[in-house]
Amino acid sequence: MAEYTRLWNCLALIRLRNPPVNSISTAVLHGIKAGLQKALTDHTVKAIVICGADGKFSAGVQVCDSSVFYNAQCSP
Ligand SMILES: CCC/C=C/C(=O)SCCNC(=O)CCNC(=O)[C@H](O)C(C)(C)COP(=O)([O-])OP(=O)([O-])OC[C@H]1O[C@@H](n2cnc3c(N)ncnc32)[C@H](O)[C@@H]1OP(=O)([O-])[O-]
Repeated sequence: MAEYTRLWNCLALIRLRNPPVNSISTAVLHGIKAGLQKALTDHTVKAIVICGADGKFSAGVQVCDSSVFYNAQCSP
């Protein structure tokens, strides 16, 4: 999943959370998209920070989740 948090001032945070290495699954991809949509509809947000939970950013695409390739390439 990806958690959206409205931070102080003009910042929004999207935190990737998919243990153990915050890989990008279809669910994480949808969470990122939902977070970006929230940030874009909040006109006070001027910058979006994307980070990973538990001190790691991300190991990239989640191996064994072939649908993530389709979603990454085909979703608007
Ligand atoms: C269209 C999209 C194009 C995308 C392109 C890309 O993403 S390019 C980038 C492509 N990505 C890469 O090239 C990164 C490949 N991964 C790495 O280089 C290393 O695993 C590491 C540096 C992230 C962590 O090293 P470390 O020595 O600290 O730990 P460790 O190695 O022992 O792994 C711990 C656990 O994590 C698991 N796991 C790891 N990666 C993935 C994953 N992607 N997915 C799922 N799981 C993953 C691993 O199986 C293991 O699980 P277990 O056995 O405990 O159940």
